[in-house]
Amino acid sequence: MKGWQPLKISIIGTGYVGLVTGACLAEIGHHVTCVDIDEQKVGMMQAGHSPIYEAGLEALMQKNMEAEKLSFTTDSRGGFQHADVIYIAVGTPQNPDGTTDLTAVEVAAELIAQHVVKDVIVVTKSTLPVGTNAWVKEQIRLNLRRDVTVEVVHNPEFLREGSAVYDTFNGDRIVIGAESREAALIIEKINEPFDVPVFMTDINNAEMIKYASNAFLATKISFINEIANICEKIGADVGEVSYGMGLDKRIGSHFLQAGIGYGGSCFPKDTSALVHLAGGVEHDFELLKSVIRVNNHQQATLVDKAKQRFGSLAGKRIAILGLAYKPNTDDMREAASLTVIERLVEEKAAVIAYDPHAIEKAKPILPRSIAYGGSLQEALTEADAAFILTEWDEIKRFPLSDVESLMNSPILFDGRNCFQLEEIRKHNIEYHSVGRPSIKRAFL
Ligand SMILES: NC(=O)c1ccc[n+]([C@@H]2O[C@H](COP(=O)([O-])OP(=O)(O)OC[C@H]3O[C@@H](n4cnc5c(N)ncnc54)[C@H](O)[C@@H]3O)[C@@H](O)[C@H]2O)c1
Ligand SMILES: O=c1ccn([C@@H]2O[C@H](COP(=O)(O)OP(=O)(O)O[C@H]3O[C@H](CO)[C@@H](O)[C@H](O)[C@H]3O)[C@@H](O)[C@H]2O)c(=O)[nH]1
Repeated sequence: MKGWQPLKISIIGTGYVGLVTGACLAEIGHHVTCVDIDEQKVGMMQAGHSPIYEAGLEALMQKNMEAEKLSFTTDSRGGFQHADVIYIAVGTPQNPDGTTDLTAVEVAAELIAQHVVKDVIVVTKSTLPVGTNAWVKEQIRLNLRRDVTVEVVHNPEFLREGSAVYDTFNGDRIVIGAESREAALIIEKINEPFDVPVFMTDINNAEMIKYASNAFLATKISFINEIANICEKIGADVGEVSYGMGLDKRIGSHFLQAGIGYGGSCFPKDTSALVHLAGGVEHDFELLKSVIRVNNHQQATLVDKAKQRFGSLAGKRIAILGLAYKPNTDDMREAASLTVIERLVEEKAAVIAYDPHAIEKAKPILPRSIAYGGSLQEALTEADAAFILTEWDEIKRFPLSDVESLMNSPILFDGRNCFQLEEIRKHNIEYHSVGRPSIKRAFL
């Protein structure tokens, strides 16, 4: 790493992306100040605790805080004063009409303009619709208080929740979109110790790469879910089908796991934003609209199966196993469990939910009428049926003999295909999964 130097970096927005980026940039040697408006969150981080459940993150924070390379503040003035580079990692959620809410980005741009005292590069990590970076640059320019130069570079983030720290050190690529080659080279240099391949391009392309990547991954998932729905009707097994497909390197085995559809803070909002972006230039993105429709339908299939099985779900005690939108995170944004539980409550089922890490984040957004189990055992005890919604290891490893003995009637609706059919057949368990033949028993 000839000529490599640590820089003073500030990050505005310390959520999943900002905090992980901050901790990882500190780990490779930079001096990082994280700025967030959420006082409670900042207080927690100052005490060395991560506000999110993310493997390895808290240890990385503590190590770099002790080495005085990582700090947290709510004070943007002090936070930006010495920065060579400022990363914007605030949220860009979905507006009710499906477009992107850029309020937090606008505020971040204004704060930067107010407080910078020297030339600085602003790196946008937030996912931003095409054209937004030019607008960010203009917002900063219009509000600048001092005679300084601000370059804007787009560096979209590709980490996955649950493996965010690992992904930062082992990413497939770092995309750098910039007008200024000099600024792009500085951002490349910052990231050099990660030893991840860098692709440099212009800002529009970088913005589009992020949306196109998420849309493509979402398309793979909806595609395999449609194949799964057909498999169910013809008696085929989607697990075998996707494995056989994935052996073809042109197809690849990733993102071919059938289930109850994709959730999370990115795929739903980013697919919707891309449909709107296309609409804005009079392109009807029919394929992506179908991907979204298929996904919405997929989240409902498990409840439909249960209704078919029981006739009525009223008064049935139903255990929900897994609430987070995917394992190894406590993130509940757009989790399939929200849709499934809402339907079950409408059907007047008595719901008892368990998740190893997401219960605290789930409670404020789930219906008040549902109960929570302190363990898998507690949730399963006396249940008439159980829905598996997140493939946590704890759930996959739970002994099926205990499922059999704890439940009132051991009927599983597995939205994540956690078990091999042969394993289930060794037990007196009725099993309905996605895209695979059901295993029926006679309990009722
Ligand atoms: N979560 C992911 O896995 C992921 C991955 C890739 C890209 N992204 C993108 O990265 C961006 C951030 O996503 P996230 O999931 O980390 O969001 P998040 O909601 O977890 O965090 C955003 C943070 O920004 C803070 N914030 C908002 N306004 C602020 C302001 N004016 N000043 C300081 N702090 C402010 C909030 O308090 C919050 O802590 C989004 O654009 C998202 O699409 C997310
Ligand atoms: O074969 C699969 C793979 C995933 N999923 C579901 O898809 C969703 C998203 O999963 P994943 O992509 O692993 O998690 P995210 O953390 O949402 O990461 C995605 O969204 C991020 C935010 O933009 C990007 O940075 C990542 O590259 C992109 O993978 C989850 O509900 C999964 O259960 C499936 O149903 N089948």
